[in-house]
Amino acid sequence: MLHRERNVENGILQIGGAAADQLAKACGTPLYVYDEGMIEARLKAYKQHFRSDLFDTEVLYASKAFACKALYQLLNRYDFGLDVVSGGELFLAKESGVPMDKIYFHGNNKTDAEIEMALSYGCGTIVVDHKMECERLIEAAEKQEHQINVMIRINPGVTAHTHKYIITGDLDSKFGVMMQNEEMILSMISSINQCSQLNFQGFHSHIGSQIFDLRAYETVIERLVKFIKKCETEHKIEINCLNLGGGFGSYYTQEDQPKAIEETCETLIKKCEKEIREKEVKLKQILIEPGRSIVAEPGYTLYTIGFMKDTPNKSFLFVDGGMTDNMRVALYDAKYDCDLACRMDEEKENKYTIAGKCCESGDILIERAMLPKAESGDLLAVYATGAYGYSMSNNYNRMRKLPVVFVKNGKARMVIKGESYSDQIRLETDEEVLI
Ligand SMILES: Cc1ncc(COP(=O)(O)O)c(C=O)c1O
Ligand SMILES: N[C@@H](CCCC[NH3+])C(=O)O
Repeated sequence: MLHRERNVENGILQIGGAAADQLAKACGTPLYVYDEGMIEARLKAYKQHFRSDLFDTEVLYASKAFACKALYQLLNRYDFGLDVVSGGELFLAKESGVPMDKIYFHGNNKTDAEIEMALSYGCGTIVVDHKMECERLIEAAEKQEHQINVMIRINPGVTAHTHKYIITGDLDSKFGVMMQNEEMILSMISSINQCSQLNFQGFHSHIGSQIFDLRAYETVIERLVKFIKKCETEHKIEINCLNLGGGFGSYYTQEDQPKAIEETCETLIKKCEKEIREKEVKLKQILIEPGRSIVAEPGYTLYTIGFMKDTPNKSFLFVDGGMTDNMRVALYDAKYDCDLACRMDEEKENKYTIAGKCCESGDILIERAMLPKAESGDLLAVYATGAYGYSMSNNYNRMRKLPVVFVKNGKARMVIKGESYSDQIRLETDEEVLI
């Protein structure tokens, strides 16, 4: 079992060198807090270890895990590429000064407007998800001048051991073209190559998220390199790039045993080198696109405990947020750890159920939390909420989106303001619709 050491001073949890209670006092709760130095350490680890003498490498950050200008700017400093899946993420990237050649636009149902947007922005690479999108992209590309790289998302048919909602490489996945559907893949490549504005680069695959067993990726590498060899020899198609996707597991509770970034990178690199050497393929570049493993653990959510209530089998602590700021528990039965942030030195002898304030029985954040005897007004820190917390947050019950704070060397800066009630009604209107 793996435990995480927490930084504590005088019984108070420290995040990025700042005391949790000071952060809560300055910004209010509920609040997302990121330890910026911890994000940077992860970025450095990926950059340092995902390297090879045999091929070029690129690490893309998967925006869906958490996106904001401050993070994109940090990614720019570490020379990361970016995976975006919507016009919104693409727009944010542009506004944050992300170089367009660093952007890979994914998604199974890009709208015409998003395709136009990508082309007009000069977005570096579009990852085409299926044949119909390929045809639409060609039509749009032919009407303009920009050159754009294209990759095809392949479903290699590897089922990863993770929650069924976050598997993406199984037989009936909504993502990608099945690798067995060779005829379709070849015809897509041939049509892309006939369009003078499009440059076919290679294949992308992503088999799911929160995956701990790296053998799943090794199988993907074996299958795809074999397929690439076939493309090269039998069909005389040059494949420059292979993107292995993201999905590397993160630590949430002691049940989770993620591999260190160093080990993940080294395993993937070694396997790629072996397969490329043995099969003598000409691949020039290998990419990966982690999200969660960069931002999950550096993120914390601070809540204030409000009312408390005992039922025959449970002792509830109600907090001032809930499934609106963290829907992963209701959606995937995800598990989290927590502490009373100002009572870190006390024995944890009481079992509580931490519930949010939304009008849903399923609005439970932690089913069994061991804590010191809690009181109303205590500050609760939930750990590892940095991935898919803010990005999947919502306004159910007209709850407001929370502010986000980055902390480094004891200094905090607000990078996203909390939503106000008037922000929420700003888009309401009584305009006549002309039809
Ligand atoms: C295409 C693609 N790439 C990368 C990721 C990043 O996954 P994770 O945040 O688990 O690393 C995802 C999400 O599962 C994805 O769908
Ligand atoms: N949102 C999911 C992961 C989905 C990954 C995107 N394909 C999570 O919170 O775990």
